[in-house]
Amino acid sequence: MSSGINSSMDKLPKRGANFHALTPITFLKRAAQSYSSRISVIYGRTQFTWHQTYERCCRLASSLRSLNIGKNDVVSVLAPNVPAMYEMHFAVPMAGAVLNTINTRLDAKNIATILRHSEAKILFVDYQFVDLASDALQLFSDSAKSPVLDSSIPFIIDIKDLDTPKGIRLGELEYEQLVRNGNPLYLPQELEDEWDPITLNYTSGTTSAPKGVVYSHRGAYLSTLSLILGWEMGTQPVYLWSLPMFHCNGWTFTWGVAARGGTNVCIRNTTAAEMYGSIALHKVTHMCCAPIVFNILLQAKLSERRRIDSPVQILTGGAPPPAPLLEKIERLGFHVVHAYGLTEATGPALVCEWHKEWNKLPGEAQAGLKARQGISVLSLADVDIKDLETMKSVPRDGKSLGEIVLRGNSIMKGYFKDDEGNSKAFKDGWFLTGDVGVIHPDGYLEIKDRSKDVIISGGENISSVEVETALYKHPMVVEAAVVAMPHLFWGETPCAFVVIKKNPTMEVSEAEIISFCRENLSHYKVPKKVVFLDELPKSATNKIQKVQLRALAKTFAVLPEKGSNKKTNQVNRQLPLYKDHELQLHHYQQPVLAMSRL
Ligand SMILES: Nc1ncnc2c1ncn2[C@@H]1O[C@H](COP(=O)(O)OP(=O)(O)OP(=O)(O)O)[C@@H](O)[C@H]1O
Repeated sequence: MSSGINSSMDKLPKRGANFHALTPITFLKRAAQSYSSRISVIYGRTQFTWHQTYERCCRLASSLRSLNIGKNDVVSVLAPNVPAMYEMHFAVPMAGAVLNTINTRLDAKNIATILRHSEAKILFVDYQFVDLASDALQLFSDSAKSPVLDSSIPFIIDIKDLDTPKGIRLGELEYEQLVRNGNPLYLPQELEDEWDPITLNYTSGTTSAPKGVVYSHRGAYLSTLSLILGWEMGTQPVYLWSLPMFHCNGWTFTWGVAARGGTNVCIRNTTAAEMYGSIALHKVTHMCCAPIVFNILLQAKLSERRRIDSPVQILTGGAPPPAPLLEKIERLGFHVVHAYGLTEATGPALVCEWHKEWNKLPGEAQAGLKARQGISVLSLADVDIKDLETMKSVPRDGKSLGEIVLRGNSIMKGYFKDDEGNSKAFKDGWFLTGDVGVIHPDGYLEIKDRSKDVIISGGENISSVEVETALYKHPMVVEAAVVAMPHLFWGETPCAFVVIKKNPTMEVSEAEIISFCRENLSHYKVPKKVVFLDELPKSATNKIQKVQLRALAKTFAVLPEKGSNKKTNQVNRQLPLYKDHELQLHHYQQPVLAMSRL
């Protein structure tokens, strides 16, 4: 009898009516139908409705098809957060192709490498990046002449500024020309399989050479939905593009804002003036950014500041947001939700979902809870912290360290043309993040470090994040980064790099910072050296480049010292220029016996 029921159950087939390939392209069509006359995109004096955005995307997709772009072809773009960049998130996959958004802060050599590796057929270039693109193309064509690297140069299409069309021409065609000449009634290519690629995003290159991460339509669709839910984004948000769209497709909100019938406020630069100005003018409700952007908002001149009348929701991630910084930014009228993610997980993978009862806690305790990375987004099937040797889960005690591992539908398809990278990243049905963390008894995860950033001092692991959090509590510290400094006795010891407030009437010395840390940290975690810098070196995705700081720390004294009492320690305000990935990472992990510490 049960077999009869089973076969009747099995007889129900997938049909066109009940089984459709999952793709975020459907969000755009829906927005065009249901929010047709609502403003979709604002950029300076330019505004479009969802009906217009849809039509512009259809036109662009049809023009791409007439340029012979189709399935699996890579279309690259070098542009800031302008309307063209937004539209391409739909138009390129609507032509069946794969969008590759290139980080505009990369140098020409890195861009040439990406163009070659991705085998891009077309490169769209915003007028602001014409010089950078031509340098990259020059390097590309020099290397293309080599018999080993036989690849053809991508076809160039210019993007002029919509408000003030100007600039030198690099390509033969221009973006608006493609939009104008395209077919407004174009029907998107039927998606054969939701597992087909939609975008190719290169990682930030913080720890190693950038890797090409491929997302599927299915993964992008599910991630978008789960982030909308995880952040509790309601309908018709006014979303400020303070996060680069080239970073994991704007953590999927390129597609997410369409799914909510929202308005995209595009800005070219994330300056305090542009952000506060847009917030006030357009009544922004949501924005995403790395924690470093908090400093831009906090350090804004009085003339740039605007009153925040109703709370602006910020989703932050990409680097650990120190609890003291969270407290400060919330006092300005922003409401922060903290997420953790990586390119390979289609952006955020954990969100620090808030429990109502935490509202009763004092501000500092709330900020401490919010600084934890959180629980998995809904598109993931599981998340855990494991000892990678045994693949056993660590106890949920908030203390035992292990590597954060993820599995689920928002994990990338894999690294493009990188079998070795894929075999290292996936193990026993898990994706290995390379981040070290703990899991608390309530199931919330907290990152303690990147595995490469952990400082091993006298056999003890020191979390650089913990030391940085202590530094951020100092009222004069604006930015802080802690790395391992070689030490003859302890193997490694923390070395702090800090940026302090510009205040001619107040000075702070290395000795003061060290003694402040001694009041807030176990003594073995206290930095042995504090270096004051004008700014910290940042990567193209605005992450602090610890690889450069580590190289600098290597040059410091290795003798155990008693701590300097010099008034200031203004060493090397100009950092040596290291090219990405040219540095040998070295971990000085000599076995050192556990010894009683200071
Ligand atoms: N909320 C967060 N708290 C702490 N760290 C975070 C957070 N969000 C992201 N990160 C860090 O950022 C990393 C992901 O960054 P991304 O994908 O941009 O590339 P990358 O890892 O910096 O570069 P590469 O892989 O090329 O070295 C995570 O693995 C983690 O170390």
